[in-house]
Parts: sequence; C-alpha cells; structure tokens
Amino acid sequence: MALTQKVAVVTGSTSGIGLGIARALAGAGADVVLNGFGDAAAIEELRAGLAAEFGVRVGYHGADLSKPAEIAALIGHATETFGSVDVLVNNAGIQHVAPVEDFPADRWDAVIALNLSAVFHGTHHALPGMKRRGWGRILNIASVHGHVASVNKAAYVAAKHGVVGLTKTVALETAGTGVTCNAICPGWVLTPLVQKQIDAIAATKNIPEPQAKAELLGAKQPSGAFVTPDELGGLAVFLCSDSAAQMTGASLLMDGGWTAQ
Ligand SMILES: NC(=O)C1=CN([C@@H]2O[C@H](COP(=O)(O)OP(=O)(O)OC[C@H]3O[C@@H](n4cnc5c(N)ncnc54)[C@H](O)[C@@H]3O)[C@@H](O)[C@H]2O)C=CC1
Ligand SMILES: CC(=O)CC(=O)O
Repeated sequence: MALTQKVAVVTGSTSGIGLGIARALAGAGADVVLNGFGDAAAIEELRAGLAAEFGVRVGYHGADLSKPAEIAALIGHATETFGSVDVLVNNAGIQHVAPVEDFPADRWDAVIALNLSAVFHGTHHALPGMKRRGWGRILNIASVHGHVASVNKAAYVAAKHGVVGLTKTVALETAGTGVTCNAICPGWVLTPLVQKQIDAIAATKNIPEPQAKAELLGAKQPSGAFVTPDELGGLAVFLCSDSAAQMTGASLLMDGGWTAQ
C-alpha cells in the first residue's frame, strides 16, 4: 500500500473531516496518531477500531492545539512512539458566527489560535524531521473561506486566508526537499461544526431541520449536496502519493461549485 511505513498525525481527528482523513490514510497503510477532544472511552474505541480494521498502528494524543507547548508535545509523542512524522494534517478547527462589531475578542483569539497559529506550530515542529528524511507531506485543511468570505465569520475567514498564505510560504521554503505543503479547501461538509449552524437557522427561522439544511446548501453550494469526509480522505491520500510529488503550494477546492459562481 502507498503509505506503508509512513506515520501520519491528523489533528482534530476524533470527529468530522479529520476522522475521514485519518481513516483514508490508515486505509492506505499509514500508521496514524489521532488527536482531538471527546469521551475517553469513545476515542479508545475509535483508535482500536481503526487499528483492527486496517491492520496499522493507531495512537492517540489529547493535545489542546490552541496551546503551542501541547502541539510540540503531540509531535514529540508521535516521533517517540512511532519513529517519525511523515504526514502532518493540520485539520483541527472551530467556528464562531457573529457580526464583526459584536464578535467577542476572546472568540477571535480562540479561532486564530486553533485555525491559524496551530498550523504554524505543527509545521514548525514536524518539518525538521521531514527535511532530514527527504520526504514529507503537510496538508492544511483550509476552506472555501480561504478564498472567499461570508458575513459574520471574521475570525474564521481571516484564519483560513492566512492558512492559504502560510501554505504557499512553506511550499516555497521546502521546494526541492521532498516535502510538499498543500491546502485542501472544502465547501459545506456535514459535521458538528456545520450542524450547529443548521440548528441556528432552524431555530431563528422556526423551520424544520431538513429545510434549514436545504437553505444552508442552497445559499452557497450549487451541487446541493454536502462534500463528504470520505471524499476529502481520497484527496488527502492522492496528495500523499508519488503522483502528487510536484504538487505543492496549491489550494485545492472541493466545494460543489461554491467558488465557481
Ligand atoms: N465542516 C465544514 O463544512 C468545513 C470544515 N472545514 C475545516 O475542517 C476542519 C475540521 O472541521 P470539522 O470536521 O467540520 O469539525 P468537527 O467539529 O467535526 O471536528 C473538529 C475536530 O477538532 C477537534 N478540536 C476542537 N478544538 C480542538 C483543540 N483546541 N485542540 C485539538 N483538537 C480540537 C475536535 O475534538 C474534533 O476532533 C476545520 O479546520 C474546519 O474549519 C473546512 C471547510 C468546510
Ligand atoms: C465552509 C466552511 O468552512 C464552514 C463554515 O464556514 O462554517
């Protein structure tokens, strides 16, 4: 399998997109270190289930990615436990929705810390080992909101545009070293992060959940369907393959046509 003997760290992989990407990388033969919050027993079930299903080693580290020292500990733990970090998927992220004049400063700081600064810190700690080994893949999960804006998402849109810029800088600094750095930019994916927004539409407009879902999709995503974590996992595996060796600094949209409009 393509990623046998490679070790992948996927941040925020106890749920949603990160979990889909972790599954896909494990399916391609990589050993995986999971990260993220959640119930300890449920995470252990997830960890053991992935290891059994794909016959790879799967670990877990509960670093809070909004704290730089814990990001260093995550990369250190993966290196000590599995021998290297060959693939880093900077995925953990949160959302806060409010008009800019009402946007609480502590929510701004929290979104920037996790959605942008953690991408820098993870890359900073994982890159030296990748360069030494002459092979590495850094995948930053940005968003359509790394390319275009929407109202009421000041911190998220700023962070995701920052991630796209950081991706290009790291790609230039690593060009020719065997390390690539790319951003994946999804449109709507039905995860807890988006379910909260659907629930808010349903509550505000007093409409049933299926109608709120259709409204959310209809406003932005011409395909009328959610992108899935499995589809994003397929793209992640491609970016880790030899076929993608010359793809670096790209930000790849998978958005049901959102940004084609
Ligand atoms: N759902 C969507 O429509 C889209 C999501 N994205 C991005 O994809 C990434 C993943 O989002 P989803 O899967 O939708 O969200 P999610 O809420 O399903 O998963 C977020 C993950 O991050 C973890 N997490 C949260 N705070 C953390 C912290 N401080 N330290 C470590 N882990 C933490 C959670 O435990 C969970 O595992 C985010 O960066 C998000 O911005 C991008 C485009 C679209
Ligand atoms: C499309 C996304 O990145 C998710 C969001 O804006 O809440």
